[in-house]
Amino acid sequence: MDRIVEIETFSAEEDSIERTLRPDAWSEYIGQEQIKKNLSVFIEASKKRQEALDHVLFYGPPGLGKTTLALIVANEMHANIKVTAAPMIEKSGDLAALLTNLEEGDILFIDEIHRLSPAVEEILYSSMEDFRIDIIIGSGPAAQTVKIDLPRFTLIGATTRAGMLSNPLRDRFGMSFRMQFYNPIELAQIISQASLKLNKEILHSAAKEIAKRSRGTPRIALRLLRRVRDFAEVAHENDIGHERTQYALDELGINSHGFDEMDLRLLNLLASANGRAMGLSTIAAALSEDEGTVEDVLEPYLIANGYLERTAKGRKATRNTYEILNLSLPQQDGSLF
Ligand SMILES: Nc1ncnc2c1ncn2[C@@H]1O[C@H](COP(=O)(O)OP(=O)(O)OP(=O)(O)O)[C@@H](O)[C@H]1O
Repeated sequence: MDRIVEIETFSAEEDSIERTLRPDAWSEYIGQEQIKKNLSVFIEASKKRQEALDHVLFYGPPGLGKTTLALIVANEMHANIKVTAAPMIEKSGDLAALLTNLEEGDILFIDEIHRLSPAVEEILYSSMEDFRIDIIIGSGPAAQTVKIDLPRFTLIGATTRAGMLSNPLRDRFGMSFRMQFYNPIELAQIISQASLKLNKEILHSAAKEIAKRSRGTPRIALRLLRRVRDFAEVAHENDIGHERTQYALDELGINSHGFDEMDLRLLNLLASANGRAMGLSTIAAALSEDEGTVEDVLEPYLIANGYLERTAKGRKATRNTYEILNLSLPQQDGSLF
């Protein structure tokens, strides 16, 4: 079954709806106040100096608005932006083609930047630092290195895994920002703003109910909003009310903490270890998920809210985990919590 709180996979239709809901100005971009504040200063300063903005890295769990921020930065800088993702840049030549097509002040956005191959990364270093790339033409003794100067551009990188970036790459970003989960008030604002764009009125209490169950993530909030809207439309209701929302969310299997079936399976698994830590590979195998999904998608929200702890020995349930699952705390070691 598809997770309703699944963050990464989309149908083409969902993708295009998501694009229409995307804010394109600071005023519509809710939350992440510290990032907005700092970025506005740096944008203002580089506009004053008439220089390209320094390279920027956004990192944090999926669906928190990294791509949206990159597009807003481009808007604010009045710059062209080229959007790509690391898996699309397979060979050094692919990156060279992208870079040589940039113009002065352009922004290149690379999503999932931790997935670049080492050979491609190496080209990126010199282009970020010296605005120059060396391309090898031909092979064997006849091979020649050609140096190509690049226009001053800004690289915006986004990653769910800052820890997987190599140090040289990380060091070449002049600014890096860690995205935070959104609180329910911010999410309710995002939901109300999006429902206006979808031409469907939503009651404040209904927006709050969706917000509470969205794992702190705008993409999930917007996805739930669309599903709740479906329930309201089928029931011939003009507005999205509180009761219909509660009913729809229950039907979708999302509990009042925003946990879905997969979260609950993970929490139950950890609780079954009776206070001992469990390795990532064991967890992934038990859930039939890959380790990356467990680490990037499932865990961050649970950790941020105190339902899972990462230790040197592996992952552990916390006191909150037992409480939320209505289980008694493990007996054998009272000092565990
Ligand atoms: N701060 C925000 N205010 C309003 N809407 C937001 C905000 N952040 C994200 N959104 C909405 O959430 C959706 C997902 O955001 P976005 O695609 O930018 O996330 P992302 O972090 O780039 O995800 P990924 O890492 O999977 O690429 C977008 O459609 C956007 O409309």
